Amino acid sequence: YTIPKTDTEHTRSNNDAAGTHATVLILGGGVAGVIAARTLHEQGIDNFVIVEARDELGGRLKSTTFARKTVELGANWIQGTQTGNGPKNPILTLVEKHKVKTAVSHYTGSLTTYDHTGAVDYLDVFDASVDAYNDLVATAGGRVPVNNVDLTSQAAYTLNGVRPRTAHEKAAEYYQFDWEYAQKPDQTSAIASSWANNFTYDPDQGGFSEDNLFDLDQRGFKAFLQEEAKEFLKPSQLRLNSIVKKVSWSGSGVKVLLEGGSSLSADYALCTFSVGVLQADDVEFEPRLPSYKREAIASLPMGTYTKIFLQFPQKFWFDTEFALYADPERGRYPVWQSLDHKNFLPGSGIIFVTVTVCALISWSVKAQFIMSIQGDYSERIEALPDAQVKSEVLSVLQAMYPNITIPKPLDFMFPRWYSDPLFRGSFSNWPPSFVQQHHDNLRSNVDRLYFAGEATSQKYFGKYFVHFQSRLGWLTS
Ligand SMILES: Cc1cc2nc3c(=O)[nH]c(=O)nc-3n(C[C@H](O)[C@H](O)[C@H](O)COP(=O)(O)OP(=O)(O)OC[C@H]3O[C@@H](n4cnc5c(N)ncnc54)[C@H](O)[C@@H]3O)c2cc1C
Repeated sequence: YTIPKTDTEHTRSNNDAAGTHATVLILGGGVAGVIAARTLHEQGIDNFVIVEARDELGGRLKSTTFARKTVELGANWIQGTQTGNGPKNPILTLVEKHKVKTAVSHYTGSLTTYDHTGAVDYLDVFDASVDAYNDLVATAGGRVPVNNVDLTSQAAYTLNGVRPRTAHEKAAEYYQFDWEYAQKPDQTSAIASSWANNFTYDPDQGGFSEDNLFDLDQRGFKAFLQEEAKEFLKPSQLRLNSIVKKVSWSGSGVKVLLEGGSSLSADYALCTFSVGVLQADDVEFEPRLPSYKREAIASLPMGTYTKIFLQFPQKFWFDTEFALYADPERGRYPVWQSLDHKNFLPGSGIIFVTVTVCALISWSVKAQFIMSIQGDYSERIEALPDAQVKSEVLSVLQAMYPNITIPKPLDFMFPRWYSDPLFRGSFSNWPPSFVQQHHDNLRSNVDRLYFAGEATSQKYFGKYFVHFQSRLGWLTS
């Protein structure tokens, strides 16, 4: 389709109480939505409206104030920067342009290791897990040119002779894998994991660089997006606090019904909601999306990646950037990160631990939590009261430091991404059963309704949708 550059005969004022008509409605004001709007603007199409449920732009770039500091509940890292004159991560371009404060983050080079007996040095096991993941990428990547079918990442590990058995080996594997993909190796495509790694980190394969930058900006990481939006977005092109309930689509246009009863219409719409939102049927489509589209949506799961923040009166923990805790139960409060570190927020007293998935929850506190017997640690803790999660987290810290009495935290907090109807998880993760045709169908438009967002990127799924511009080029061409 060619989008007309001038308003159509349907155009009404944006203040029309009965509803508004735009050339394009952009559903969702996260990275994909804002960069879509910028791209339309650059193409000379300004009769668009971003429709966003929250009270600000940013989506999963979501920050909050904790212990008088701004911390990120969602995205925190620029993964891959630039090597020489090679491709530059477009997020980095925006971060530099808007002077967003970051610090280099050493994923593998600044780590202290623990288990349930306290500090134990198993960095050799950790280093072996780094090599094992690199081997997995090579094994999976080698299958593509010879047209071999996809495998689970678990199968690729096994074929390479990697079979973590001890708690240390399992924790080290978790750090390499689950902490990145928010799901386990047996839930994740080996080939897609290899793409994601290469297009991000390997300059020889079209990626940016091996470096990671951690956002420290007290405006919040979202500042790069909000500042960018200020350069081109007019107030009439943005509807915040507007929850989309229903999208009616056809070959002649799209109509959107908002919570509260008002409606908007457009010649085209671009839906950037997370695949978790689409799966949850939080938004009704009329007519129902075609079965091939529903199958594609249903086939790409969202992982959940939960950061649990604690503030203590003073720092008593490791001086490295990260710590890895190996519990007998894989995935139980494993990756710790110190913000009270000379390179980050010194003196803040803040530490956080991240959970994603676990193999098996071997206990249940009360009958209502038995639902969590198998599966995702993040989803499990979302169903628990804060006080219980806090007590579990403190018991892990006590195991890591058996010779001191862990002080009472001054503050404690974690977000519930999985339960949030605007996200339903943190980011998509590609299973081996998600074949290329599913991906094409997930990206494809139905009549005048188009789709974008991190899940629709083959190269960067689960990360910022930096690939968006070329997709929109296709839409506008
Ligand atoms: C905990 C966490 C950690 C992450 N860490 C990183 C990281 O370090 N590095 C990295 O590259 N990526 C990271 N990501 C992923 C990255 O944040 C996302 O891939 C990216 O922000 C997604 O942008 P998007 O525009 O596709 O979707 P979103 O940001 O989800 O935008 C969609 C928008 O639609 C809105 N919306 C949803 N439903 C409705 C409705 N019914 N009506 C109106 N509006 C609606 C939402 O409010 C949202 O603003 C992380 C994500 C999370 C959650």
